[in-house]
Amino acid sequence: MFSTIPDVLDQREIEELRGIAARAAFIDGRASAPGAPLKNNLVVGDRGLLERSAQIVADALFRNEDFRVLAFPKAMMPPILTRYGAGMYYGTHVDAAFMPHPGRSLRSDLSCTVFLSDPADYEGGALVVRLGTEEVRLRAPAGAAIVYPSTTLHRVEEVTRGERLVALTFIESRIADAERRDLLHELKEIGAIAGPAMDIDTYTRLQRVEENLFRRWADPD
Ligand SMILES: O=C(O)CCC(=O)C(=O)O
Ligand SMILES: [Fe+2]
Repeated sequence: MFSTIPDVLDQREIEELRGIAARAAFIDGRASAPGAPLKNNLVVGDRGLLERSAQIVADALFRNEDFRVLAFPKAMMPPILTRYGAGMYYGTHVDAAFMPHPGRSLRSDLSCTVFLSDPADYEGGALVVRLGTEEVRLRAPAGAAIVYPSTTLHRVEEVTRGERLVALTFIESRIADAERRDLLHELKEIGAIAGPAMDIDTYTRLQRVEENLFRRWADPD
């Protein structure tokens, strides 16, 4: 449902992305979401730097095994390097169902925030996701990613001190149904944890269940 994946970016990548942010010109974040009056943040405006930063973050997510068995990614929006300075926030909203993507539009199943700032670098700025009558407040260390359902209402609280530097992306999953995705993720995790202790026949039977559910539920790449 909500997952924090640690160490998606290594230290070298964090440094490179911080370096890009330091050199880049930032523009009003509303440029990427026209008609979003609730959006008050800044995105990298320089095309070359935006592409380079997107490449680093997308590669890091795709190579991460925890991310792959959680999201079963089919397609990803280019991650957008985004800065929330003091006074900036993103009001309560739901992410658009479909987003422009080369060739065809991408259905956003999962939303993802990759952190380049450490929580100590800023105050406020929590990602707050609504869950029924409750709210889940999320923060994570530099290098970590938070993945949450695009279907939820969510917001980013005002940053009251410092700077919250993040990369934001949206993922279309090979498994459209969130419940099925969650069940397969659980099965894969259990297999990873308990697999080494199983006898080979039991382990092979578990794999059969995994593969056949995947066959029934997942879209091809
Ligand atoms: O900054 C964040 O963590 C989330 C931003 C967001 O909700 C969005 O870009 O749609
Ligand atoms: Fe959002």
